[in-house]
Amino acid sequence: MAEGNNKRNIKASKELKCAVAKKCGGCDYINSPYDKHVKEKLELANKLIKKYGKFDRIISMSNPYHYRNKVSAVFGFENKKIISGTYEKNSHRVVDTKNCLIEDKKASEIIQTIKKMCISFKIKAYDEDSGFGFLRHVLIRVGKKSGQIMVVLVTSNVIFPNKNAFIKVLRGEHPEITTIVQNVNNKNTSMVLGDREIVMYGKGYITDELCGLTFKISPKSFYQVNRDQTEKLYAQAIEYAGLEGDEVLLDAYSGIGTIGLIASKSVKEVISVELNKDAHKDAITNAKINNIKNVKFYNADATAFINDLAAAGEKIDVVILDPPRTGSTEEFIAAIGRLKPKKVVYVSCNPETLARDLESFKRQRYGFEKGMVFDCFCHTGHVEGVCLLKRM
Ligand SMILES: C[S@@+](CC[C@H](N)C(=O)[O-])C[C@H]1O[C@@H](n2cnc3c(N)ncnc32)[C@H](O)[C@@H]1O
Repeated sequence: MAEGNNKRNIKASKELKCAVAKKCGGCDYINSPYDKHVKEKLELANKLIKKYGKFDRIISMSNPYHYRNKVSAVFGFENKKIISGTYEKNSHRVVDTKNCLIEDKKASEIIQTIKKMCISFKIKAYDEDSGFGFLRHVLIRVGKKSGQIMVVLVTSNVIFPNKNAFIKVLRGEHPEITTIVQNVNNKNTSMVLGDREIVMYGKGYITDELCGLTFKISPKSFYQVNRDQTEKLYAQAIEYAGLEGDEVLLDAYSGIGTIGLIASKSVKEVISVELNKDAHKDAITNAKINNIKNVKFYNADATAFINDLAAAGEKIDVVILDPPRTGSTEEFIAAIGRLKPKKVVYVSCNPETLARDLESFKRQRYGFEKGMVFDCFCHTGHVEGVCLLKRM
């Protein structure tokens, strides 16, 4: 049975319906009862890993709407009118979305304001086919606890016409915005963000609070999109690690340092490895902000790094890995086999790659002990899973 399901709360929000769900394709489940599809998501995840173990349960949300703290809107045209929203399923046609049910409400309002401002400021939406136009995407990140809001305007060109007036009007409409960044993406690519960033207003990043710590989040750094569910997910991951105070913990695919920093008070030392430069820099700052001194950060590919650790004969007691949707690598897992940590906690946002990696772990004599699923992406087909693996 799904836990955390406050029926009264869901009834209060009336199991909201989305008119563009079919076109948009983001929320496969939005028009079916929440309690029912949450159970289905658990069943599906269990089906995928059934050769190796079983997730005990799924932790759902009492109010599964407007949880997304990161909202990315693509800008385009429809009948010569500027529109913003998401790409239609399996295409690059833009679906005009105004009141998305999973996005942060304030973020949606800001995007609508920017759309109107494009008309008054004569800003053209970028056209992928011709390469003409200026505004490609608007990315908004909201610190759900801190209340800070970052607006990233992704443009095809570095020259922002009437820049100061644009900032003034946007801030006038939304004084809650704490920083505005221009990101220049002049490449013919499906990647949202380009390399160059220009801070137009404020600090160029936001901070948010998670599990009692403060985290700096830059435009390109990974941060879980559902803050409230993430607190439960990370608490469970750390509980599975069963830390006693004298361990060396490897936090692999560590992003802005969240899991390692949260676990640092329960271990002797944390070694964190992350590939993204901006996230790595944020992680170092995050240790300073929280006055944490027993975490070492490395900016490297996790597989190359763990191979070096194994070759150097380092002693690692526990590994927590939280790889991207593509999962980890056979080589990473083989190095775990050589390092022989007592426990491995795997945080996964994709049960398919988790199942593949569980097979590699089995080859290294690590078996599935227990696991749980968290509905961090309510109404979509995605989930986060966490499981404890032990040496057999
Ligand atoms: C799912 S996120 C988890 C981040 C962090 N643990 C958290 O919860 O915020 C995966 C992270 O892995 C990083 N990453 C992707 N490929 C990597 C690699 N080959 N080596 C190290 N880190 C990688 C990404 O930049 C991202 O920060």
